[in-house]
Amino acid sequence: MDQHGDCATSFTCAMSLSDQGVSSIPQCYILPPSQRPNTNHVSISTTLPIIDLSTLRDQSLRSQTINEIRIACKEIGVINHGIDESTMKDALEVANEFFNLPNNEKMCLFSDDVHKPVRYGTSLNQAKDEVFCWRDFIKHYSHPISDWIHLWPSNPSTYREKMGKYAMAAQILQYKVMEIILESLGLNHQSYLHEEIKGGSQVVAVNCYPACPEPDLTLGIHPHSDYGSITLLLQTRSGLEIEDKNNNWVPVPFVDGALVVQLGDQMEVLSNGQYKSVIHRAIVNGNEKRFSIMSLHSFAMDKKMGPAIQLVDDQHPKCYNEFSFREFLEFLSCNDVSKGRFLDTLKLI
Ligand SMILES: O=C(O)CCC(=O)C(=O)O
Ligand SMILES: [Fe+2]
Repeated sequence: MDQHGDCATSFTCAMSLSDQGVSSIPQCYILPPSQRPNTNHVSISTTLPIIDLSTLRDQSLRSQTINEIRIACKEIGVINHGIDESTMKDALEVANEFFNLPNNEKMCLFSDDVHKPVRYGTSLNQAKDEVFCWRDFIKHYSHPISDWIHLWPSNPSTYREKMGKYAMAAQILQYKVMEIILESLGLNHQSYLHEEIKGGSQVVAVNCYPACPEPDLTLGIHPHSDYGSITLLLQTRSGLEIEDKNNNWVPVPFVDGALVVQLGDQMEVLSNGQYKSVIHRAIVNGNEKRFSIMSLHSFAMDKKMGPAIQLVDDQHPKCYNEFSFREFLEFLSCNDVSKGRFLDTLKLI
């Protein structure tokens, strides 16, 4: 028997536990009381900004919208936006079909090597964490799509087409969103956009959180921030929570047809701390399964990103060291995300 009791040996994924209809969750999923959902909910006054990016097309509204985005990024960093509805629906449908495949089929893609360009993960691959998450996922490198799509799941047969269409739409949208965020920081986005962003990395993480018999004792994903510049999130229902300035967990409302934009560590570093990456977690539901598709965007794999020189001066000394996506992966391969943030290793002040 290993340190996780019978968990790692008897069960392979949260989906199978849920499908077996277990009435209680194994010990290895149970969080200490202070880390459980709802325990630190107080009455929360934070409201999340919802910004309609279509107003950017109207010159008279543009600067007002950029200003709203600046405030949103400083406050909490969530913006809503829509991609074509059928593209989103198809991607979520094929995600559902993928997770409904028999376990042994999904396990062919299983890996706990974070450097793998395509990998299926279950609770098992969180063996570094002391407590498992109630989540199964598949992650794949997605940009440029022609380099990677042949490695993506071939079953369901429409997976590559439907998820690929969504990944490409998300890549185009992130370019637009980055343009506005850089503008809101007063940066010359042309120079950043061309090389760093167009040639950057995209990882699509498709998460499945099965219904959980004891949702108050566990989490779907432990608190963390994403390493990249921005993350676009598509979801089937609510479950995402973000930590506000007062360390309260704020549920992100589900808005049908909307996407959530979260700032990642690279944005905090690039902005020299003017914008903060969002600490978030996912809770699970007692009756309903939830899917989320995260499109994680970052600068190119080996590109070292530091604070923009325009944002560093005597009043605003450089707050962070440079880092690359590859360095983050090295960190992830030997650290437990729930124990410390990668960003903390970069702080100079
Ligand atoms: O499913 C969610 O809402 C959050 C997932 C997440 O944070 C991630 O995959 O990095
Ligand atoms: Fe995340």
